[in-house]
Amino acid sequence: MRGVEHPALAKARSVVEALPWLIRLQGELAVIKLGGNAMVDDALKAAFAQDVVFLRHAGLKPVVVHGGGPQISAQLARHGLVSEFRAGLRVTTPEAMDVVRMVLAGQVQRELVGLINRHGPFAVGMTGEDADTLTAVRHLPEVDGERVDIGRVGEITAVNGTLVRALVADGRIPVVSSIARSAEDGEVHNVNADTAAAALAAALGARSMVMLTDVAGLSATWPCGDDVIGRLTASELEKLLPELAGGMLPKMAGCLHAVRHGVGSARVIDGRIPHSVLLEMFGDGDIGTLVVPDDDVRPPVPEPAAVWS
Ligand SMILES: Nc1ncnc2c1ncn2[C@@H]1O[C@H](COP(=O)(O)OP(=O)(O)O)[C@@H](O)[C@H]1O
Ligand SMILES: CC(=O)N[C@@H](CCC(=O)OP(=O)(O)O)C(=O)O
Repeated sequence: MRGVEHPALAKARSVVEALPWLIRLQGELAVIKLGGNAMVDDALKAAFAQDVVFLRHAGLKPVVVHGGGPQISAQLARHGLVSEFRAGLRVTTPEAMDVVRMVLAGQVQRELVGLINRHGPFAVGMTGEDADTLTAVRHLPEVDGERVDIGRVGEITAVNGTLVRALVADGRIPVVSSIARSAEDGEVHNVNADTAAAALAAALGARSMVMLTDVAGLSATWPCGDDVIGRLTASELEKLLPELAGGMLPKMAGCLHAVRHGVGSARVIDGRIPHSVLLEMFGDGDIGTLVVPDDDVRPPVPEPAAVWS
């Protein structure tokens, strides 16, 4: 291009390079799940909040769902309660549920709301209990071929997106804690945050779902290697799912649920990278593990060079 070089031109160039993505993503709803393991560093959390507010100003509609597994475990330990997991889910006694609710809704969610609202009055904290957003029944996972009772752990049976949609329509950023009210006994239940994010993304008809965690993505050779699978179709993931374990199981099951229920794409990314959300949204697609529907036919984003001319 002809013209006079200016010292700040590089800045303008990087903004303009985002233009094709901004056009494509305009007005689209994105569910962003922040895992408790990616929330251990204050600077990373602050960068996450900036990213979410940036997306909101750029015309996207971000909805945040957060986890807090390590934070819950730490608080339970302070109460002298041990953390036990079965089938990747926390065994949740009524006593533990009080702690889960206090940590998720009273601590982790409040902190995220505060960080986002440093940049404007956007974030509104809520839990799945509010306006019956998430309804569940008691989840009885199968362990060694038998159904086991792990207490107040919910399996989502219904999602009412009315409140989240109203907040988004008002320009707000909902920050949702993964707690559901039980359809059986009216008590609150603990829901895995990946599962909650996926159910919400599907019910809201989100364009995309992004999950931030503490690894680079899904590894095919875990725990021996950390080679990341870049892209999977829903069918490919379905075949792989029985081999997965630990925290990656609800994450990938959530991705599969989302893309099988209308979400355009789901991606697990490394939340330890500062501004990983912006890298995911405006990058060249080589971050983390992307899950797409079997019939993914999205047009490629135009080359940035084609715009900068
Ligand atoms: N195949 C796999 N690839 C990558 N990570 C895996 C895999 N299987 C299990 N994991 C574990 O899953 C963890 C992420 O899940 P989790 O601890 O629940 O995080 P979060 O708090 O972000 O939800 C990783 O830290 C890793 O230890
Ligand atoms: C039932 C169940 O296991 N619930 C989770 C909820 C928090 C969560 O999922 O947090 P992460 O996203 O950080 O893992 C728990 O109690 O740890």
